[in-house]
Amino acid sequence: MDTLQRLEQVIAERWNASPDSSYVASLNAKGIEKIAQKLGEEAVETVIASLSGGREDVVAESADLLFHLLVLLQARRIKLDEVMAELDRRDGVSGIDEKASRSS
Ligand SMILES: N=c1c2ncn([C@@H]3O[C@H](COP(=O)(O)OP(=O)(O)OP(=O)(O)O)[C@@H](O)[C@H]3O)c2ncn1[C@@H]1O[C@H](COP(=O)(O)O)[C@@H](O)[C@H]1O
Repeated sequence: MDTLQRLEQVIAERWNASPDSSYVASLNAKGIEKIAQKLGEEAVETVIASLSGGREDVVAESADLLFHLLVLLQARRIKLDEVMAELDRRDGVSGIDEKASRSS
């Protein structure tokens, strides 16, 4: 099991824990709007780090971003496997070709 799959499992296990003792449970208690907002904030912080931070900042913000994405997927009951399958489906399809096929 890789790191993201392990983290997905931990998030699912913590989902209904006490919000006082679990950050994951506290996000669940706050609802999808708060979770989506946190994901947006972490995305912006990753962008800022990439432009003006050091390598360690980019790594730390990227970890926050991936963690909050997994929380959002849990909130929508979407398995990481589904996202991975979508990426696998795109394997070998150039982004340039895919974009061209959309505009024609
Ligand atoms: N990977 C993480 C992880 N990454 C980031 N964070 C938390 O995400 C939060 C984001 O930081 P911010 O400063 O933006 O948050 P904040 O200011 O506290 O939040 P707001 O008041 O703005 O909502 C921090 O509280 C971090 O501790 C994480 N919290 C938990 N995990 C994993 O989730 C597991 C379960 O955690 P609990 O649910 O807390 O037991 C842990 O064992 C870890 O493996």
